[in-house]
Amino acid sequence: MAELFLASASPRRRELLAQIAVPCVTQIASIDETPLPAEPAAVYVERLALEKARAGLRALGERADAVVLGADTAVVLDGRILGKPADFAESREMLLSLSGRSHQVMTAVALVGTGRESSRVVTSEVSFRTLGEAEIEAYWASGEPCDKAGSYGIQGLAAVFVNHMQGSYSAVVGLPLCETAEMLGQFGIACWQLPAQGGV
Ligand SMILES: Cc1cn([C@H]2C[C@H](O)[C@@H](COP(=O)(O)OP(=O)(O)OP(=O)(O)O)O2)c(=O)[nH]c1=O
Repeated sequence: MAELFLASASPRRRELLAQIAVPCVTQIASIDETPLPAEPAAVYVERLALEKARAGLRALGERADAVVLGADTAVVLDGRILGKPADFAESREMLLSLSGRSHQVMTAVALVGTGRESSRVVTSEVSFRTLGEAEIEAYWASGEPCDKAGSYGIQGLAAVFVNHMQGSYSAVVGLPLCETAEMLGQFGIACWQLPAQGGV
């Protein structure tokens, strides 16, 4: 029976797996998250998800019964990757650039076991209403944006910024649950309703 390890420090990803009744153990291994020159956003998030999962498996000593899940989320505006804001100035700049228009959120999920890898990228479209300077300031003061790609959390206070979204809500929060459940099943890890289809 395969055991699932989560190569993520994100509390959102742990909560999302718990939401579909998938038990996991955290196994974080840090990697360099710098984009390669001219690397397209979808390629970047998939590479990072795979690298996080591979680093997690290495840290486990390549345990034969281990499956490691890595994920990465980026907010993408006109092809430009918006990561986490370093400070208020960067957060303000990001939110003003997202104000009154739509952007993509790309989340990659990767599963890595010994001799086996699988990954997928899910892209969602999110639209923001026009944002005001005062609320951007108040939002930063709330502490919510600092550890989130694009400087917002759709699941939190920033819900009031979103006037439309198309795609996978759970992917925007950090993990596309429909796709993740299917991939886990293929690696021998069942969620609440799917029988596992195979082992590692
Ligand atoms: C757009 C958006 C992002 N996010 C979060 C999800 C991710 O945690 C974070 C993007 O950063 P990531 O680098 O994908 O993840 P992380 O550093 O938090 O965790 P780890 O690399 O250890 O797995 O932004 C939200 O919580 N809500 C949102 O609406």
